[in-house]
Amino acid sequence: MIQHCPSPTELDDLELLVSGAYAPLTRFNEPGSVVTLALPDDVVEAELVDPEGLPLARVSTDGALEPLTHAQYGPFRRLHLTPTQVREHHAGATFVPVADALTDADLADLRGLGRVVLLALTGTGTGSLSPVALLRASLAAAALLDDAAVVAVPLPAHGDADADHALGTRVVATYAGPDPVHALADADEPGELPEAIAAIVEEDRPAPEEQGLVLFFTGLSGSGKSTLARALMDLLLEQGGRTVTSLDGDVVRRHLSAGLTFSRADRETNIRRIGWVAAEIARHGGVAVCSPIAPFAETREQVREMVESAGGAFFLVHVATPLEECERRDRKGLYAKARAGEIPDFTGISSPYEEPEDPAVRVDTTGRSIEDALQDVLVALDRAGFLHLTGADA
Ligand SMILES: Nc1ncnc2c1ncn2[C@@H]1O[C@H](COP(=O)(O)OS(=O)(=O)O)[C@@H](OP(=O)(O)O)[C@H]1O
Ligand SMILES: Nc1ncnc2c1ncn2[C@@H]1O[C@H](COP(=O)(O)OP(=O)(O)O)[C@@H](O)[C@H]1O
Repeated sequence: MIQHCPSPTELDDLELLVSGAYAPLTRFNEPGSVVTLALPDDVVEAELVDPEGLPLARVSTDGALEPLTHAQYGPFRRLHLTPTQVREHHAGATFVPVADALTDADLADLRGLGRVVLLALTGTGTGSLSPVALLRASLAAAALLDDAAVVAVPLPAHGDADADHALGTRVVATYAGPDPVHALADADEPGELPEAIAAIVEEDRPAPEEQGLVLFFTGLSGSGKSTLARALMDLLLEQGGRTVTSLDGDVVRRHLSAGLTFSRADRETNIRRIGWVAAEIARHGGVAVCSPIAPFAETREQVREMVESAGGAFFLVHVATPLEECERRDRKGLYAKARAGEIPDFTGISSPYEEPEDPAVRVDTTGRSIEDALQDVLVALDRAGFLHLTGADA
């Protein structure tokens, strides 16, 4: 039986299916259900493992799940209770679904309800706070109430608002059993937060100037990616205040991706490796400047997702210098070799380049100085609020 690591949303769904929180639903891929699992082609049975390889459950041909092990690690794992455990510990309380940090007004609303259980909806894509910050904020809120407990419910979003609302309502009702559910009022304006909660939110949502940032230059060989990336890094280092890491295409291929070819599969692997490292840099608030060709839109999107789920911002720069100009420059003599058939799968000649449809900025360097072309990038970064750099000729 093959091992398969589900996506973060599928892992959340798996936990809720196995815990009984999705009852009466007990398996993936029931007709009409948004709780789905995509297995690799032709696979109908698999052992589902977490990202570290711990076997969580077996899924059989008919879609039935056989639980194997419960996840034991991860921050606040102790707050992940099944509905049965919640009934044992918290019967008689009022149940309150919580998707965001509680405001002063929310807390005032909850006082007087007696014992409350805050069901923190920590699933992938559900709230704007990270799961750990939502739990920290909910625990801080509980400490400000007379008698409150927090339970983590990893209810993910499935991209269908109506279905997700219906599913969420059912899950909350399953946890509450016969006890009352209290919905917090939808505020039009963001409300005032108690000091302890505001500090948690601030730490989780840094200002754009402090947020981890991945500057991703994509374009044909010879378009000017490395040149612009290097010039930008120099300005950043001159200004100081941020840690900066370069992930240049050629350099990565000499180290992290040594041995990979230019086949589609190897290029995707190369870009995902760059994305993985860049996301870790962003997670710690650093700036990663990447400059690979990255010819495939789907792989670039995967990098964006990796970076954003690590709390970073992804800023895509399309260095849109046309093929004719790149070939005219032919700084490394590679285009001549590719035309002569000496280099197979050469981007722009015998291998595709998918132009980004929605880059943060597009720069054609033809007939322009490096400083001038860089200025377009600096202006876009400034407008987005991520970096405020002044070019050498500004
Ligand atoms: N077949 C083929 N196609 C494209 N490029 C080739 C090829 N063979 C070698 N080179 C050299 O490798 C550099 C591109 O590597 P990347 O890692 O950026 O490419 S990719 O993102 O994995 O597609 C690229 O560097 P840059 O010129 O800096 O883009 C080339 O120097
Ligand atoms: N406005 C410009 N911006 C960037 N590079 C330019 C510009 N004008 C000319 N060039 C030249 O184009 C070449 C681009 O090479 P490089 O930066 O290595 O591209 P890539 O990393 O995309 O392969 C360099 O020789 C650079 O000096």
